[in-house]
Amino acid sequence: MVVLRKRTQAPRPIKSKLEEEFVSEEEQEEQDYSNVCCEKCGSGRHAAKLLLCDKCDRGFHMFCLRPVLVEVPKGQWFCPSCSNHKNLTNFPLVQTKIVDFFRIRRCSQSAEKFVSDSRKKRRRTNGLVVSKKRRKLLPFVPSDEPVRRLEQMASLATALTATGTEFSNELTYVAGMAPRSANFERERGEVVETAIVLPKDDAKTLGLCKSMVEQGEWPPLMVVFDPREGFTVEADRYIRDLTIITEYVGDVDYLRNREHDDGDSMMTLLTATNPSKSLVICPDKRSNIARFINGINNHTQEGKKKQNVKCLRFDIDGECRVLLIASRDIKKGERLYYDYNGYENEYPTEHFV
Ligand SMILES: C[S@@+](CC[C@H](N)C(=O)[O-])C[C@H]1O[C@@H](n2cnc3c(N)ncnc32)[C@H](O)[C@@H]1O
Repeated sequence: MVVLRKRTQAPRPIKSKLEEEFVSEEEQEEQDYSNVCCEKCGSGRHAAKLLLCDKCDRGFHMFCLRPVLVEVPKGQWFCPSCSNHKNLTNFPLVQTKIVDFFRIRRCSQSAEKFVSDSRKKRRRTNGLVVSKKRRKLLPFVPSDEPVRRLEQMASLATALTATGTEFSNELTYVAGMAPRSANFERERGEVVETAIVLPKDDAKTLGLCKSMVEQGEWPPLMVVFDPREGFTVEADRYIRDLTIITEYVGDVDYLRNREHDDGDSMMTLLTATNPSKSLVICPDKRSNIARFINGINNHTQEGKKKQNVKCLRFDIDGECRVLLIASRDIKKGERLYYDYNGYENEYPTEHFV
């Protein structure tokens, strides 16, 4: 793959015959490709972001591709026509064996029951005492119809299958990456942003959400495919502010092992004063719906207005974890978006829709 990085609009200087014979290989390559324009927008500007297809040699700006490509791919890259990337017209593709795909266990404790039980408890204990209320996290409320829940699960199964990812709903510690202890045995002062300890009630609510997923009581979310945004997630019923949407999961690794990774879904888990101890979540092999939730464009007011989910780090029983939580009431059919740059300003979102 050739990435045109230093192409300028200035006319090429005329070379002497002798000079022409000694054109370096690199220069030759730049000359050969100097007339390449982007197939989408027709412009040859922004050469550093103009990728050439390894099969047909046609050019494409990374930001003109749909979905936008944020990193120059390592190794070979094929344009949309050469990669045989089929638009997912029959979405979702996978409707069968959902129970096996997500390793669902059958037995039931519904979220509504949990919410009404905890409301009853609160009413009983509040009495006349006026206490300053902390706003508690809420468990997601699954859709009522089992068939609809199956469709939601099928949509996620489709997206996971299309991206070659296995379903997992927990952080995973895999041999050869960061050990579990790296996320547990953190010393004071070692971590730059200390995660807030998740209050006991909220930890219980998170536990309930996890067990609901295990039993097929699915969050009311549908993965859809958008030609401009790629896979993206929509609310499939009204979701109240402060509802737990999902935990961000995947393999935990040291950031230093992933610095040259071209994945676009890596999430910061821990930023340590000693950079060699910083951790990231990598959802490319194992993950859940979190990796399909799209980001806001941080560079426009319109983009910022779309945000309806926030991404928070918590200390839960000594382990740092990342949760995605509704940051306002979300209507049925609304797409979910959060700020990819909530903690750092590293994610290039200027070409996001
Ligand atoms: C964490 S992934 C989200 C899921 C992704 N859309 C997919 O199809 O797998 C991040 C990538 O999604 C795309 N993306 C996320 N938010 C977007 C937005 N608002 N507009 C366009 N593309 C977006 C970009 O390609 C980005 O690199």
